Amino acid sequence: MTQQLDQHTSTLVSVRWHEDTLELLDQRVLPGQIDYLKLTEVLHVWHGIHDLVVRGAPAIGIAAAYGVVLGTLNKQYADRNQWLNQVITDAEYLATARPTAVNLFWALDRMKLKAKALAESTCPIHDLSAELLLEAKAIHLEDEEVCRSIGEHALGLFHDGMGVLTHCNAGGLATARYGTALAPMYLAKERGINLKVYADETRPVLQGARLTAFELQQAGVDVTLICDNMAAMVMQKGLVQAVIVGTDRVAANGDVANKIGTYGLAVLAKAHNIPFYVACPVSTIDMDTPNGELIPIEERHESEITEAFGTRTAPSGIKVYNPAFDVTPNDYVTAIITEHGILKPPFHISLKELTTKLQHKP
Ligand SMILES: CSC[C@@H](O)[C@@H](O)C(=O)COP(=O)(O)O
Repeated sequence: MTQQLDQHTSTLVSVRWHEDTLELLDQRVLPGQIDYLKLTEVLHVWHGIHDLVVRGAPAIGIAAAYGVVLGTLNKQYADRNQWLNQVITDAEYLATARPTAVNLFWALDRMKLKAKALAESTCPIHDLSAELLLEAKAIHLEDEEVCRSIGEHALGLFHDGMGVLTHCNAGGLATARYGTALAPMYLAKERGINLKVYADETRPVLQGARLTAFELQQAGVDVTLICDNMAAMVMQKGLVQAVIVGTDRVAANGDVANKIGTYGLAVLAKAHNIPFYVACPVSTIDMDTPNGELIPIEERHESEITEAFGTRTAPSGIKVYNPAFDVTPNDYVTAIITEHGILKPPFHISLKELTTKLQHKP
C-alpha cells in the first residue's frame, strides 16, 4: 500500500481513515516493512491495539475512536437507541484492549458522550454514524495541534547543541503528528536548533530502536541509538543535559506511568543532576487516580522477553515477569509539559489548578 508521509515531520502517519475503513500502520514490522492494515471491524481494531499494530497513548485513543464508528457501519437499526447501544457495547469492548494508557478511555468516553447527544438530537438516524465520525476526526485533528503546542512549550527548555535522552517512542508514530516527547525535536529541526538525541532501544519490543530512531532519522534529526543499559554511562560522560519521555497516565499526584525502564532513567537522571521531563496532552492526566500505585500496569506475553523476533533467546520453561510500564514517583519529575504550558512541582497542586481551570473554560 502507498506510504503516507506526514507533510510537516516527514514521518509515516500511524492512523488514517479512508472510505469507511480504518488504516493502521503496522508498527510491529517497522522499520523493515511499511504496511498499512485495513480494518473494517471492531474486533480487528481491538486486536490492532492489543497486539501493538498501533501503540502510544494518543494513537491508541484515536484508533479506538474510529473503531467505535466502524462498529456502527453497515447495520440496520430499528431505532436510535439500538444505534446508541451498539456504540456503547463496542466502546466498552475496545476499552479492554489495553489497561494503562488513559487516553484510550478518555477517547472512548468522549465518543460515548457524543453518541448520546446525537441519539437525543434531531439528527436523522441514517446520518448518526457520519456525525459520530466527525467526532473521531476531531479527536484525531486536535491531537496534532495539541502535540505541536507541547513541542512549543518543551522547546523552551532546550538549547542549540544540547544532548537529550528519550525512551520508548513518544513521537509522530505514537500520536497524530509530532509526538509529545519528540515534538520539541521536530520543532527544533524546523528552526535550525540542533539537538543531539539519544534514543534508548527500549526492551523488550524495541520501540526506541524500531520507531524513535527510525522516525527521527527520517526527519533528519541527529539521533544516536543506545541500549537501555548504556543510559547511565551516557549521563556520566555528560552527553545529555536532559531526559524527556512521554507517558500513558499521570496520576493526580504527578506520579507517571510510562514504558518499562522509564523509572530507572528518572533515578539515573536525579543521580546525575539532569532534569527529567514528561511531555503529555491533558487527556493523559487522570485526576480520578490519586497516585501511581493505583495505575493498572499491563503485563504482556512472556514471548516478548524469551524470543527476539522469532528466535528463542531464553531457556524454555523459564519464569518470566513482563510488565509493559512502570511508575516514576513524582519527586523524580522536574516538570510535566502539556499543551497548556509547563507544570512544576508540587504536582498535586499544579495538576489540580490546570484541570480545574480547563473544566471551567466556556
Ligand atoms: C506519546 S506516547 C506516550 C506513551 O504511550 C509511550 O511513551 C509509551 O510508553 C508507549 O508504550 P507502547 O507499549 O508502545 O504503547
